[in-house]
Amino acid sequence: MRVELPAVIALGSNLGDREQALRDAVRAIDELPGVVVSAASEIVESPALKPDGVDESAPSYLNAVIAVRSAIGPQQLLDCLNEIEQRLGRVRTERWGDRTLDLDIITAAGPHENNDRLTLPHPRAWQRGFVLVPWAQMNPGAQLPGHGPVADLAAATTDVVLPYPAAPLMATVRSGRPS
Ligand SMILES: Nc1ncnc2c1ncn2[C@@H]1O[C@H](COP(=O)(O)OP(=O)(O)OP(=O)(O)O)[C@@H](O)[C@H]1O
Ligand SMILES: Nc1nc2c(c(=O)[nH]1)N=C(CO)CN2
Repeated sequence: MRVELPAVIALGSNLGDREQALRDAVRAIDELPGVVVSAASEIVESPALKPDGVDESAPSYLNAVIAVRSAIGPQQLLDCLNEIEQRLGRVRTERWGDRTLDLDIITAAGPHENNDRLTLPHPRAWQRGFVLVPWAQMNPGAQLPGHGPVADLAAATTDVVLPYPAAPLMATVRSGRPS
């Protein structure tokens, strides 16, 4: 199988064992047929953003970004990510509500139509420090189509995004993959 379509996926968790949820998700994505995780950002921590603004009373999020190369197109990739969210115990209640795991596609190559089920690039990525900061750290040369260099967007954000000391996410997949 040819594994060549690049995509960037954002991961978030603000309930339960947040770090383990991110690690389980990265491993599950790497185990998808035809999908290989090629890079991962450091884990960052940020206060929960709700539709009315930052909610300091809600549990804070751990976030990270990964790069994958995929033999499947964007819509099929999203279906797989939704299945992983369900399998790893996501409970979906309110919009932008607390969750054990959230997986969003930020950019993805390959044919697709923009609609409610899948919009690319992710329409809110450009204004989210918890996406931009780890993405720029993972790939300082990254571009967000329509918005420019991710490093510039990350440098301009006023969002609070803090380093979270943890072992590299890539260790989670490398250890499980035959050499
Ligand atoms: N690029 C995308 N990545 C993930 N989901 C998307 C994307 N574009 C559209 N969607 C759709 O958005 C719907 C709502 O997703 P979800 O409940 O995860 O939203 P959210 O994470 O609360 O908010 P946000 O989309 O602002 O991050 C999903 O059913 C999915 O089909
Ligand atoms: N800090 C932070 N806030 C959020 C996040 C997230 O991943 N991190 N995801 C949301 C819906 O996708 C809503 N708010």
